[in-house]
Amino acid sequence: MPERRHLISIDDLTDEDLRWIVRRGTEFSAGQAEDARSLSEAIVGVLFRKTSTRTRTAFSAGALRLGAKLIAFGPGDLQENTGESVEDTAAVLSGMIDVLVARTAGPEAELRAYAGQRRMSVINAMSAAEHPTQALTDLTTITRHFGRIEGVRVLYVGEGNNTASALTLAMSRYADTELYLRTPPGYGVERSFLDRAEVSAKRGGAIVEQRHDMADLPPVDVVYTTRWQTTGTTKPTPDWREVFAPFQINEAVMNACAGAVFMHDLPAHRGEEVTAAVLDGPASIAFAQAENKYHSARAVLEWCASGPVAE
Ligand SMILES: NC(=O)NCCC[C@H](N)C(=O)O
Repeated sequence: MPERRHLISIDDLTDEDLRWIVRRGTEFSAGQAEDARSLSEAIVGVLFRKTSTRTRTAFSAGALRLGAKLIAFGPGDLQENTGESVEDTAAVLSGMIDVLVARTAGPEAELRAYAGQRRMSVINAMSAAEHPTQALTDLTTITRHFGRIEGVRVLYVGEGNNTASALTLAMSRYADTELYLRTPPGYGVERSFLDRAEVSAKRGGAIVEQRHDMADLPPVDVVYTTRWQTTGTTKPTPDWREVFAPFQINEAVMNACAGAVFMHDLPAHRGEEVTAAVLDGPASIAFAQAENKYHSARAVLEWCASGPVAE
C-alpha cells in the first residue's frame, strides 16, 4: 500500500509539493479548477480539540464540496479522553477513514504519532508550534493578489506564534522574498524555525529577519498581524499588554508602509492588534484571505488524495 501523505509541518513538503498546493489553491480561489478531483470515495475526519471558525469550516466544506463524506469529532468524543493512546486511536481510525484533519493545539509529536500509520493522511489544523494550512492560505492569497510570491516583501507584526512559524518556513522557500518579523520582546518566533528558514533562504536569496521593535520599518508589499491571545497560551507576565501595545497595526504603521496591503489570520480584535480603520479599510484583504482557507483546503485535500509525488 502506498504511504499516505501527511502535512504536519511546511517542512514536510518538497518544493514541488508546496508549489503544487499553492498553485492549485490559487486555481480554486480564481474559480479555475473545473477539473477538481472527486473525493467521493473518501471519508474525512475532523478532530478539533480547540475552537475554530475558518480552518474547521474550510476543511469540512472543502471535503463535502469535493464529494467526500465527513465525520466530526468534538473535543470530548474519542476514547483518548478516557486514556486510550494516540497510537491506538490512529491504528483504529486509519482502518476506517482516509484523512484526519486535527487541531490539537498541542505538541507536534502528538500529530506525528497520529501519522505513524500508513493508511490515513494526517493534516495539522494547528498545533502549538505551527499552523501550516494557514501559511498555505497566505501564499495562495499573496499569489492571487500579486500574481507571484517570488520577490514579495512581508512585514509580520505581533506574537511569533504558530502562524508566524509556518509563514517563516513557507516564505523562505521562495526566491527573493523578504520577511521582516517584528515581534514583542520575549514573544518571538522560535530560533529553531528561524534556523530552518535560514537554510531555505540561503538557497533562493530570501531574507528572514527578526527584530523586537517597530523602528525603521522597511518598504514592504504586505503588512500582516495576528491576535494577541494565541490559542492555548497564557502570557507569563501581567504587563504583557504594555509590551504588545507598540505593535498595534494602525494608520500610522500603514502610512509608513505606503502601498502595502493588510493581512490577518483572524479572528481579529479591533482596538487590540489592529484598528478598525485598517482591518475594515481599503488596504485590507483579510477577509479574502479567510475565504482562501476554503480554496486552499481543497488543494490540500486533493494533494492528500493524489498530488505530484509518485507513489
Ligand atoms: N486562521 C486561524 O486558524 N485562526 C485561529 C488561530 C489564530 C492564531 N494563530 C492562534 O493561535 O490563536
